[in-house]
Amino acid sequence: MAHGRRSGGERVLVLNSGSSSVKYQLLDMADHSRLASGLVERIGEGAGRLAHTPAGGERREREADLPDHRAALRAAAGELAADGLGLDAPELVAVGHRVVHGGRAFTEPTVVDERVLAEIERLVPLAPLHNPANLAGIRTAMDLNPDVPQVAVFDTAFHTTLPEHAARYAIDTATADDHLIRKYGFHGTSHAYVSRRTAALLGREPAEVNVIVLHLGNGASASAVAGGRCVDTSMGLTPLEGLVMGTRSGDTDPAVVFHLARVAGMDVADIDALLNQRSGLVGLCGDNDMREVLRRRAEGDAEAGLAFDVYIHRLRKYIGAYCAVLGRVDAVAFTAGVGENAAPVRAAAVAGLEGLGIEVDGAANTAPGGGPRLISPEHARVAVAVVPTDEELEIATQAYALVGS
Ligand SMILES: Nc1ncnc2c1ncn2[C@@H]1O[C@H](COP(=O)(O)OP(=O)(O)O)[C@@H](O)[C@H]1O
Ligand SMILES: CC(=O)OP(=O)(O)O
Ligand SMILES: [Mg+2]
Repeated sequence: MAHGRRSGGERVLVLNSGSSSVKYQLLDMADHSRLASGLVERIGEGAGRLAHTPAGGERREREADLPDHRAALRAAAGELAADGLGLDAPELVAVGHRVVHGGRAFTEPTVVDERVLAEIERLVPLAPLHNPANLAGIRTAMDLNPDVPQVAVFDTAFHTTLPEHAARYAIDTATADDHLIRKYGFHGTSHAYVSRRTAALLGREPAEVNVIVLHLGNGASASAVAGGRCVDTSMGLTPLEGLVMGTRSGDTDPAVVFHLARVAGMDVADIDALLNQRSGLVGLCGDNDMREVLRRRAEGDAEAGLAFDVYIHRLRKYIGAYCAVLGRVDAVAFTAGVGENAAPVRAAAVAGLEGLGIEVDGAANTAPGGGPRLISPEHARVAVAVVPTDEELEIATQAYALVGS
């Protein structure tokens, strides 16, 4: 039974495969409307869960046996088919995949073939949590419909414009070259989309404005975008560097690793798990969800208060650093789950930065609102904005530009 509207227009399915979840959206490219969206969670963890929402229809939730990504994607495809939106529909012109690590090989969205699959596979050691899931998503979608083009859209692509002095770590050149060690940066689809939307909010062309984008989700990263080109970003070789995140430490002294190995007897896998999964907000206070951190802090919980302070101090340092990198800043844009929703984080991050021309208006910052909006006072030199990200729309748009009619 088909729900909602049906158009004869061309559709793109977007898959964002994470380590234990798959998010998907089916978009009508004629008007960018959402035909269906869903989330498959707890893949490989016993009782999996699937939530599917067709446009104009009821959200459907169910438990499912999801031993791996293949099973997850098949379950999602089944839900789409039940709405008459299956992967075999002739309207489907592309499947767009978020691929986290594209190394230096991929600077543009790319139609997937065997060579591309092999290159994404080769980059697995640089994104061990993300790239294998992305590959599984691509392979399963190929099985489900071998005739529709699969387009990989890389998180790293927007950052390939980084100048060498920002991308290089100051380590032995031969070692760095042999092992592909440099700053790649991530969340590029979001940084690209949000920097463009911020320019539009200011009524200007992307080429005319310098923007600091703060993507604060579970993973978090900052970028400095000069005239539409990314010139610095906080994530590095992997998505571990930079800001304090839900479960990741962000910047630490690299000697922490040697120290833990020598003194605590931890091996590489232990330290990797510590810094990626048991650090950040969860490491500091036991909660990785900023909503919980804010609630506990408001009740006077000291651990949550310190976790918040560490998170904010790091964020404020990156804002200051990117002011220096850009020289002139036109806008600071907050985005993703925390950036779009947590007014206290936004207020604290820019508190004391009036000297840099950066401040928020208390009422504008806390006013409810969904779309892109300014939260700085009229007189401020730098526009501060909340600009909701839409990685799925950006991926669909890029995939469609490549293969749509
Ligand atoms: N109202 C809110 N206040 C504070 N934080 C929020 C709010 N809503 C969502 N978040 C935060 O956003 C995070 C998820 O952000 P999101 O961009 O969806 O992440 P991801 O795409 O990496 O899963 C959650 O961990 C939560 O901490
Ligand atoms: C690259 C990255 O950190 O992605 P996410 O925020 O989805 O974990
Ligand atoms: Mg995200």
